[in-house]
Amino acid sequence: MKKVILASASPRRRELLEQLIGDRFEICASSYGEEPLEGLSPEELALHHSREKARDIASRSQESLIISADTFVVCKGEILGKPSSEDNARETLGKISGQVIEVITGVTLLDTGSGMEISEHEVTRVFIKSLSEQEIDSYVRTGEPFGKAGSFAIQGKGALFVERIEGDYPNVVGLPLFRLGRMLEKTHTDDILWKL
Ligand SMILES: Cc1cn([C@H]2C[C@H](O)[C@@H](COP(=O)(O)OP(=O)(O)OP(=O)(O)O)O2)c(=O)[nH]c1=O
Repeated sequence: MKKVILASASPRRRELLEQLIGDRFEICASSYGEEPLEGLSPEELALHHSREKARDIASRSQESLIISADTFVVCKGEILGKPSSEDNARETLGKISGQVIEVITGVTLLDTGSGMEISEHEVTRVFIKSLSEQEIDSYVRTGEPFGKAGSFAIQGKGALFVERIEGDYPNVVGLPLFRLGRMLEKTHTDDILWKL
């Protein structure tokens, strides 16, 4: 079976991929820096970043199927990534308070053997309740916002802030499993799902 590499340092992505293929993959974190780029829509940016993460790993890997992703939050047209400091996390949580935000993940599949590369994106709408300053302060003190796009984690205490979602749940956590499955089918690489 083809070697599978998850091009990610995210423990959430590792757990989500494990849900589909157990431990039959390697992890290789990309060193690609996710800089904001002028002139790209949020969807295009998510695709671009995920593609660059996959290509970075492809450039130093033997024959393998590389899976990469990039997730961020869009709130009133503004792209919100991972917080850079406690103040920044507080500011971000203030922005998303009481808003319907979009969590966008770009996913890339790259087969270094055949040269096949596809990228797709998934959007989930997340309804955030109004947050008091005290809630924001207490939440930031838990440390949970760090390393999370939009400064919250739906799979953690951040669930207390999410009234409901419209769309795919794993997408919010960092890897849209349904879409990934369809991408594997489409590219005839879905044998990795069923060969035990
Ligand atoms: C909105 C949200 C994001 N996140 C996480 C998923 C991603 O790990 C992170 C977004 O950052 P990313 O830059 O997409 O990923 P990463 O830096 O963690 O890992 P890598 O680039 O190596 O793949 O936010 C949650 O865990 N829960 C949430 O509810």
